[in-house]
Amino acid sequence: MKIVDIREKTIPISSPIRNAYIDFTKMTLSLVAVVTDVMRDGKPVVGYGFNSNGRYGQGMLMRERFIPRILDADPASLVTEDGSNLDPHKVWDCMYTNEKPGGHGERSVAIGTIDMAIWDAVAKIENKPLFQLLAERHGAGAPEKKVFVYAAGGYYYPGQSLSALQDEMRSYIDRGYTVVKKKIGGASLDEDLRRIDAIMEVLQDGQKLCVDANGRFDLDTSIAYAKALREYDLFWYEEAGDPLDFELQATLRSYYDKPMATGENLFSMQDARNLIRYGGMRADRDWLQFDCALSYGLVEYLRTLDMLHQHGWSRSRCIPHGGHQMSLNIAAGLGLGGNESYPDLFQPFGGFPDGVRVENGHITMPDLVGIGFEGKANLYAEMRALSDQ
Ligand SMILES: O=C([O-])CC(=O)C(=O)O
Ligand SMILES: [Mg+2]
Repeated sequence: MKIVDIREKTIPISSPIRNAYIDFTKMTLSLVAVVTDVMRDGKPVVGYGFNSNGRYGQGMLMRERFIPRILDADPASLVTEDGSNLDPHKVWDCMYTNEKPGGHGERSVAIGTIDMAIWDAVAKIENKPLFQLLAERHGAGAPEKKVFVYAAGGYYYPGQSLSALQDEMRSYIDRGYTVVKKKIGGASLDEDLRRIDAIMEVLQDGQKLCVDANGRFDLDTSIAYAKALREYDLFWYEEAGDPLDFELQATLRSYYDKPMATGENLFSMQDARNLIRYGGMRADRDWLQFDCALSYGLVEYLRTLDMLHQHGWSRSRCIPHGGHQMSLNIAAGLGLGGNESYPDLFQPFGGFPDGVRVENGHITMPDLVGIGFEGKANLYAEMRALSDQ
């Protein structure tokens, strides 16, 4: 078998929201279709991928380097021993040819997006859900189809009142979520605390709030927030300082003994390893948010999981950033602690297959072949528009 074409397109996912660092008025992502010569029901098997919000489309890098490397390679060098399917590790090695180490940034997004499409194709060719394939190849054998999900929102909207923020959070709770997230650091500490207090009024027993500073704070500000936030029973305090400021993260634990989370802006196993080595993260309570779609894909994420294991971390401490179905499959197949979800944002790319409901903070994976994109009508319409053109 072989790959016959790889198509990509940059698609806007703009909205008027902002976090402590950026607004999303010009946000885009890359959508990718990997077309194979394997036929199913009279049609070629196509794998799809896209990158999560926050890092923009990466079409230029794909067009100039990664897609030509794959299409120019000997097809036999990209497939399994028996030639019946793609080997994602071989495709990854091909994409990474002549790339120097370090400086992990935009190219990790380009490769991660193509890697997602490769895994979708691989599972489709095996005629299985990706979570099933992952459980068999790299997990416990059987998947855990129930996955914890939390509702990410609470962005700063122009002119949003406290009661509108409460309504937003109530709507997530009404849809079955038990953990919700809001942004901090885009307003003064006093105003952020008023926003947190307003949400606390809405939450009942067993329901919790995460707060996310998006890497905005210097050390003093992160400590000032830590002192204020430790008076609450938060689910986590996320990305207080710059993603690569491991000393800040390590210092913060002296001021905040409750759960913290970070890692969504670390884009390689090596960067993740530095967080684990030097960031003072605690394996008994903290959360790791590495997002494969931004960080060289699942091939690299498997290396990150191995690294975590070597450092005594359980996979169940990982709740990836990004709210996409790829990480849902990884969570179900490899036993992660759950996945992010953006119930109302970044559509149609966020969310679950149609008909999947959140119950008591969990969803149950449907038995869809591949990643499951075909089960989400508005998303699949975008994908078909790319692969059928
Ligand atoms: O606002 C963003 O860039 C997304 C984010 O941090 C998250 O989902 O945790
Ligand atoms: Mg975040």
